[in-house]
Amino acid sequence: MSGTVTVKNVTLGEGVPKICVSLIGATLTELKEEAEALKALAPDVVEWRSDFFAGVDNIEAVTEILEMIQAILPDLPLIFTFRSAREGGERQIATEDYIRLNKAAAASGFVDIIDVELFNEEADVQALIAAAHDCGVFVIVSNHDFQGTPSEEEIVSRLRKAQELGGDLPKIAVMPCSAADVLTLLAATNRMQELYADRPIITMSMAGEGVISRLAGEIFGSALTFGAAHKPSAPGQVAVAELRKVLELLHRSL
Ligand SMILES: O=C1C[C@@](O)(C(=O)O)C[C@@H](O)[C@@H]1O
Repeated sequence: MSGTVTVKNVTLGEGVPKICVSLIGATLTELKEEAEALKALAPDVVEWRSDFFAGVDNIEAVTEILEMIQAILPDLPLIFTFRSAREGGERQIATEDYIRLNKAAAASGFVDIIDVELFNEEADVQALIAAAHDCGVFVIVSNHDFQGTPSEEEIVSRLRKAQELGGDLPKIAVMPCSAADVLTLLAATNRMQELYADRPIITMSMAGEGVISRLAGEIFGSALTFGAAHKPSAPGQVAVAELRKVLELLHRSL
C-alpha cells in the first residue's frame, strides 16, 4: 500500500493497522460515559456514529456532542459518521439533511474525518469532499453491503470509484455468506494494495466468518480496523484488547 494519511499523531497506511472504536450512545449522557470509558481502552481513532443519537436532526445538539467528545478525547482523531439505514445504519434522512449534517460536522472544528457514503449522487459526494477539504477535514468514502459480498471486480471498482471521486480513505464493508466470500474481500483488498491504491484503504468482511479480515489488514492492505468497546457497532467486531494482541502478533511475524 502506498500513501499515508496522518491525523493528529496517527498515521494510517503504515505498520500495524490502527484500531477505531465507535461511540453509539443515544443520548448525551450515554455518549459521555462511552467517551470516558474509551480513555482506558486507548484506541487509535474514535468514530461517532451519529445515526444512533436521538438528537441527530438538531445541528446544535450534534455540535455539542462533538465538542464534548473532543474535550474528553482530545488526542484521538475523531471520525464523524451518519450511517444511513440503507447501508446498515439506524435511520434514514433526506439527502439535503445528510449534506447539511456532514458539512456542519466538518465545519465544527471538532472533527478530523467525515464518512460519506459512495452511493449518493456523484456531485453530492464531490461537493461534500470539497467542503470537508476546505475545512482541513479528511473524507472516508464508504460503502456497506449487509446482504452479501459482491465479486472481487465489483469491490475493487467501488474502492477505485471512491478514490476517483477524491476520497482520502476508500472503505468497504461486506457480509460473507461463505468462507469463499471472505477470500473474495481479502483478494480485492490485496489487489487494491498491489495495483491501484495510492492512499490507505479500509476493508472488512463482517460477522463471525469475516473476523480474519479485521485482524489481517497489515498483510492484505487494510489500514484501519474497528474494534468493540462494550457493544459492537457492526457484527464481527472483536474486543479492543484482544484485537490489539492479534494485530501485534501478526506484525511481529512479518
Ligand atoms: O463503516 C464502518 C465499519 C463497520 O461497519 C464495521 O463493520 O466495523 C462499523 C461502522 O461503525 C463503521 O462506520
